[in-house]
Amino acid sequence: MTDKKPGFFQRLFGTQPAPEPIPAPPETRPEPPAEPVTPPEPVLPTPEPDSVPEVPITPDAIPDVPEPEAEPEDLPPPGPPETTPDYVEEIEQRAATGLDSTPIIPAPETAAPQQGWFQRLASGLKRSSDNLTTSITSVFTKRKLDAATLDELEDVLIQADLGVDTAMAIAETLRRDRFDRDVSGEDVRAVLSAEVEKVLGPVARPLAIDARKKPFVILMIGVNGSGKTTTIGKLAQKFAAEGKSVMLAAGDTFRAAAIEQLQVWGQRTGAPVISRPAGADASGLAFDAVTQARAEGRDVLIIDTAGRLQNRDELMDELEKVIRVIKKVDPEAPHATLLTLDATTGQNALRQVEIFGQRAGVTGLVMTKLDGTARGGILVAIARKFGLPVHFIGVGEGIADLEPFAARDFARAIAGFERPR
Ligand SMILES: Nc1nc2c(ncn2[C@@H]2O[C@H](COP(=O)(O)OP(=O)(O)OP(=O)(O)O)[C@@H](O)[C@H]2O)c(=O)[nH]1
Repeated sequence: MTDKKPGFFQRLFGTQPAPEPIPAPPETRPEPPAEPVTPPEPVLPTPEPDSVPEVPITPDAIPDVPEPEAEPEDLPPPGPPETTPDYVEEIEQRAATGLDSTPIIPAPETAAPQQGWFQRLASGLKRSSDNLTTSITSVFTKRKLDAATLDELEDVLIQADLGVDTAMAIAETLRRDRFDRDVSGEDVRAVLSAEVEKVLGPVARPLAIDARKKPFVILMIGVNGSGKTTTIGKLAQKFAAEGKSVMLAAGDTFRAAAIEQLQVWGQRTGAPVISRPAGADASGLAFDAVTQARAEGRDVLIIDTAGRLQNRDELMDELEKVIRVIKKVDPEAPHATLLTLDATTGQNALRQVEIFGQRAGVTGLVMTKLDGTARGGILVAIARKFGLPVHFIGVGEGIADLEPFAARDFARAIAGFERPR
């Protein structure tokens, strides 16, 4: 370590100067943050409980906040929390502790980084496409297409999780165009691919980061182990590569391991991570993170949350509270609420979309682990039923194994074609 360490933002962004903090009256502008004397810890210091009254939020939003009437003389000046000078000073000092000074940890290599995306997608979807093509081939043993074959095909497609409507639509197209005529497995796969593309086309929408929102707040939600934290790491990498300044918030305060996992992704991608010790209040952490990201002028803040089953009411209540508290800092946030869906869960994913959608206002989907299942067809059933945007799909654990969702590529790959069209 050198005698004179570069400042926090220099270390974070190279020579890029720090964005202006949110404006505050000159007399209330906080002092610039001091350089840390001791080597910084990767975990942000947790505010002592008695520092919480400096945060002007309503007592029902964060349980740690005492009743306002208990110490009226200590109340912060009126105004939105993010403009409270003490609070801004506190979060800037936290930023100055230099979370990013730990060495960058290389991300796990993707299985075959030299492959193009379609090849990775096709090999990721191989189990699903093998399942479909084998079943289709076994159905089309006769030369002429007849009613019994079409019924069998419908069953096969439903068993592959594509959904009843899509299965019927594919069978109907074949009935209309090819009934009593010769038809091969290849012909059927072409119809399957076209029909899947028709369903997925309208939902394949990129995640647009509105540069006017600083930060653009992304809340990542989903059931346990669905791939939230991994997806956050992959997204942080993508945004950083686009030149965006990213901050991460370790909102899965239930598990120390989840906090550490996000910190590792933060170190890999150069994004500072806001965290509190395990067991801390998740909504309080979210409040701090949005406030700090705003004060630092960050482009993107991605907030992790604890995994929760959609049928655990009290955990869904907690998620609603996290969202309410985020809105106290920015009423428009979260600007994107992304539900991660583990493709291996099959039909249960439909229920997850429904309940998380009702409780948390899901704005888009990320389907992970398409490489680990023969049930990738579930994405088609979800798209047809809910019409929610699908922003990304994951086909592996590597940092490059997350890609914007492209309907045609997905349709071709799941139908077993080896090349994009
Ligand atoms: N094969 C494969 N594994 C993935 C993918 N995405 C995530 N994983 C793995 O799935 C496991 C769980 O991922 P996490 O990111 O920890 O999931 P989480 O939703 O944050 O988990 P909780 O914090 O327990 O709710 C990890 O081992 C990841 O490496 C993917 O697209 N493909």
